[in-house]
Amino acid sequence: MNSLPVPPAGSVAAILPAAGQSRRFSKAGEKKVFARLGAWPVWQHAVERLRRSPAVGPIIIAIADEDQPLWDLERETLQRLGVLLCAGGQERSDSVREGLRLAAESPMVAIHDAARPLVPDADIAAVIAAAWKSGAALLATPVRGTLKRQTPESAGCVTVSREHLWEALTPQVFRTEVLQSAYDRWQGRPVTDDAQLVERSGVAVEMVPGSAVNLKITQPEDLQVAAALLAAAAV
Ligand SMILES: Nc1ccn([C@@H]2O[C@H](COP(=O)(O)OP(=O)(O)OP(=O)(O)O)[C@@H](O)[C@H]2O)c(=O)n1
Ligand SMILES: C[C@](O)(CO)[C@H](O)COP(=O)(O)O
Repeated sequence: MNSLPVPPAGSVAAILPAAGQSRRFSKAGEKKVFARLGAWPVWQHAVERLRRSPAVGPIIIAIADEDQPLWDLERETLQRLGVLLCAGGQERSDSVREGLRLAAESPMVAIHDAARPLVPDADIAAVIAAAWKSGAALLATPVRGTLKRQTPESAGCVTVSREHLWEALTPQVFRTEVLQSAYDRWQGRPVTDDAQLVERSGVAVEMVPGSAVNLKITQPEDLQVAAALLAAAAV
């Protein structure tokens, strides 16, 4: 097997946005990153996997102000894992931008949703290696089903070609100056991932095929799927 180019140990700062409101997950305000998945909360699975990568150095979690008491309860685990906390922001991108302030000394940054607990170690290694070579890379998985678009003004729906369509995953990994430059140019126009911001700055972002087990806990049933995958030791 070809060996992947490996960046120097500890050269990648991992930033995990974890400051969301979990509106699609719970109407009662339960935050999905603290939902129990097997022996750990969701956020800890994501961090433990990143910590297993020799390339990962600093780990920064962007948190919601109202969640500080919950993070205080995780103090010992955060210390063991060498995690720094920073304040998140209104949008996911605001949270990532806050995390970047603590990552400036690292040559590379990996942005990974704290709500993606089951990212395979091999996928982390592959996307870091790709970004080490190209400067910008993200994990993505091919769209599997048939896509339909439904608009309020039309009855029924319209089929959208899935040709060349992939679903973006995380980590999304960049040379730090590439992502920082993209954020410096950001005028606040909404984006839903960091690769979109880098694309807008004119930098090509390489797509690395990733596993669909790297699902994002978004709705309650996603946690059930993740628990089944974990129980089957499929991840
Ligand atoms: N202002 C925000 C919004 C989102 N996130 C984080 O970005 C990741 C992906 O966001 P998403 O799945 O959309 O989480 P929520 O915004 O909490 O979901 P919802 O839209 O259902 O409220 C999550 O780990 C979330 O905590 C963040 O750090 N800061
Ligand atoms: C970053 C991401 O997980 C890639 O698919 C996704 O864009 C996050 O979107 P969300 O609406 O913040 O969950």
